[in-house]
Amino acid sequence: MSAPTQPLSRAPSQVPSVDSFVPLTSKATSRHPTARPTTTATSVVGQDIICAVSESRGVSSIVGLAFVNLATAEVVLCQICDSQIYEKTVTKIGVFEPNEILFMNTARESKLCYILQENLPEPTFTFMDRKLWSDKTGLEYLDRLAFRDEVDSLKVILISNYFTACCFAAALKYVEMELERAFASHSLRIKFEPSQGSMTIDLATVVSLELIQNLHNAKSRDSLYGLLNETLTPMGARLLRASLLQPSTERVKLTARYNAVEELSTKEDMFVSVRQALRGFIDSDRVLTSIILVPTKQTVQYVEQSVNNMIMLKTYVSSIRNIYQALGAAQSDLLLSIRELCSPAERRPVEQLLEQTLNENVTYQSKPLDLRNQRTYCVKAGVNSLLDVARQTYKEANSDATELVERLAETHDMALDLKYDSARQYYICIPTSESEALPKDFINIYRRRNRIECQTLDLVKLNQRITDAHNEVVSMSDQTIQDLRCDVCAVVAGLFRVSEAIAMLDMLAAFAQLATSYDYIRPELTATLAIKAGRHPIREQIHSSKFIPNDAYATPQTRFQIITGCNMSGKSTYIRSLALMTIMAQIGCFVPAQYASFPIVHQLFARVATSDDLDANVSTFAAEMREMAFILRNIQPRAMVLVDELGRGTSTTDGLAIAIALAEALLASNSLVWFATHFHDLARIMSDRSGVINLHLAANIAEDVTKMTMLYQISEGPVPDRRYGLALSKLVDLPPTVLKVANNVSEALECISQQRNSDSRTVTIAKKRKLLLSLREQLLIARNSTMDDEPLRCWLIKLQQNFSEQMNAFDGDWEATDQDESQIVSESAPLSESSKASPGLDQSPAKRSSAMSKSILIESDTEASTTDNESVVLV
Ligand SMILES: Nc1ncnc2c1ncn2[C@@H]1O[C@H](COP(=O)(O)OP(=O)(O)OP(=O)(O)O)[C@@H](O)[C@H]1O
Repeated sequence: MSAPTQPLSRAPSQVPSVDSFVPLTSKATSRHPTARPTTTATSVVGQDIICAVSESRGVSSIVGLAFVNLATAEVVLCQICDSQIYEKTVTKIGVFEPNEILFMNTARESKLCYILQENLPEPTFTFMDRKLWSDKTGLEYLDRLAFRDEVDSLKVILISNYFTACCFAAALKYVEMELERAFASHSLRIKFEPSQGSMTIDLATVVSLELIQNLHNAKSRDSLYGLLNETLTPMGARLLRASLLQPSTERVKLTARYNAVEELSTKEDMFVSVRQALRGFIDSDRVLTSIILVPTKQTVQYVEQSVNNMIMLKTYVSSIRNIYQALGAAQSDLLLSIRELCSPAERRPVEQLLEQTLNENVTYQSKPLDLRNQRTYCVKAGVNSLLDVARQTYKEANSDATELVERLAETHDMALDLKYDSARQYYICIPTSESEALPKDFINIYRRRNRIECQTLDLVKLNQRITDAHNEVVSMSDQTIQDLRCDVCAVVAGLFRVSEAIAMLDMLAAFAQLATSYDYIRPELTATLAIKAGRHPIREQIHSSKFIPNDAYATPQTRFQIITGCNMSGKSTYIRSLALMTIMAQIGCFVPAQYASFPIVHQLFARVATSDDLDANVSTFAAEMREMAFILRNIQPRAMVLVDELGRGTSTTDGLAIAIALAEALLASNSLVWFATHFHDLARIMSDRSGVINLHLAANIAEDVTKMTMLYQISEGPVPDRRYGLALSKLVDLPPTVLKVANNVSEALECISQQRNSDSRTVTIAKKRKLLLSLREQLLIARNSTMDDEPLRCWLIKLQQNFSEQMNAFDGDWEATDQDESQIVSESAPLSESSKASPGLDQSPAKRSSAMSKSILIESDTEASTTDNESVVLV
């Protein structure tokens, strides 16, 4: 292995250069022994644990973590969307108690590194070359080290959690190069642990449900974020985005948000003044971050920026006052606590610091000349006598520029205007009507459509004088500003908290705005999902009054809902609306319905067909299976799963078989599942399982199948008319002969199907099913029994014989019906030889069930395999 380009450097756990900066998270909360996970080997105290940390650039903080336990060969990965004070990250690392924390060397001075050093003094902090944090290397390690059967599903996770992948690479590189140890191939236990207190939504679900962006048009507002983003501040918008990606699972938090939204949407005066106070709020997170992050090399630009930062800070602090006043009538706990954070007592320390140093009238300005003036007069008069002299020079040079242009206008008898931009500084602007004979002393001439811009040599010289004077003022202000910056750092934790409170208020006010504009209602949090007249929040905007609301009801007894219906009948819209409403409820927003109650969902998975499934190298089927494998591997209790059109990428028989097997596995997970499908046999077969119900989206199909009307109404039972495909194809231009053959085949198959359901065969199927279920139960008992080997073997053989005999007896009259079926189909339309010879269909049902019963005995190790076989027999 090649050596790193730069040596690894180890730093003592010392406070970095941001002096007098207080820890933002109290040690008491960050170290919480009771929060220690008991499920992973890393929870054992005194282990050799390495933790790699990396975070996204910019203001919103996504933190990747990788914990490598060298004693148990276990890796725990996670990615956290955290606040500006990194509470979740500190807690998470504190829970694992690593001996060593790895950081990129470029992040040595970052706020995150500083906070971790302050809050976690024990571990050694080691800084590694940026190049060692490569997501590609992370994936290579995964390929090489993860258990073979876990590689694919973990890959899906790592691809959608970039920062975690980088950390994983860095931690393992460190183990290899510094500790000179290597794991054997496919030996590493790797777990992905979602952050606590929030619903886990994987990236594929975020994309397919269009939570943040529309699938077809990235600029469109037709996404959940686009719809809900009525925020007025950058902090509020960021909080909304982060909340949508990690909705809360904490009931108390959500109830507090509902109370606040309710209050804001009913007290109109307060709502109006809150929105007024939020308008024009500057990006406080950005300002505070640039105050506490100091570059190692100080340039003139940095000095200038420091002054700007202080002006922005002053503007931010004075805006907080308006929020406090606007919330004067607040009564709900959350609004009261936001008001409390904005109270004069909380603001006073920072206000005092700013008052002592800055001019009273100084405020942030967006126009470059105004901002330069504010910068020049930022520090109070009398703080430094030389500063006052430099300011006088600045003032005089500015007056000289104005006088110069007035003189020029008089001399040349022209209308001249003095303008300013940051590149040229002062320049002269002349209307085109006056431009016929430009005086010779005008230089740097630019012709625009309706004006001419130029300068004179004297003006250029004056610009230089003004710049020199301004730079002098700024550099003389610098020491005062840096002293102030250090003092502000000491109280910055409070300011970050206020910033977060304002972001929350902004998001809540946006929810209140939505509740009033679109008639949303306050949801309840119970154990049951019950929705009356629910709407798809985005679709209802597009269809306006034509959107048909629908009800939903799901309890553990009706947890697996199979939705059938014609093409375009609204199946996808229905199941997606349930997921979107659940997310809305779990971010504290009201929902589009007449009544809604939700159980708190901890994981949301959507396997929804999109046109993008066919990407470069992955077939639709492979993509479907990969996504389903991911869901099944990660699903835990209290999950919500949406599956739409599974199994469409392969043959009908295989698709149905796989759909049934996956449906069984999902049913066994005890999660809430909505399974939209065109496989009617799936609905039939699954219908007698406990916890399953059949629903369909109603449509009116004319008697002669020439007209279809979608009702978009959810109704009980599987879809009654199976020939909607034919009805739809009549509406397009298919040749009449093709339609005729299709019609004949359809009628014949329908006839068989009806016979099947009404004749004794249905009864036989029910009996076989019962037999299988009892076999399964007996096998499970056998597996857990303490019987000796020999008696167990005898007992199993007897069980097998009994089962095969009974199965064969049931299968006696199947063959005749099968022959009838194939005869009718071949009479209606010629079938190809290949389709007759499809695998698995060449055996008689008796042989098939007998073989299957044997495989049940062989594969009865796991409950899932038994369940799958059971389904296949029933097919
Ligand atoms: N409740 C509703 N009210 C009004 N229009 C609706 C409703 N539900 C769906 N639609 C409209 O019907 C069309 C089809 O909806 P959707 O894609 O959900 O149907 P589908 O049954 O999933 O179709 P397919 O089976 O072909 O995938 C969409 O344009 C959608 O906007």
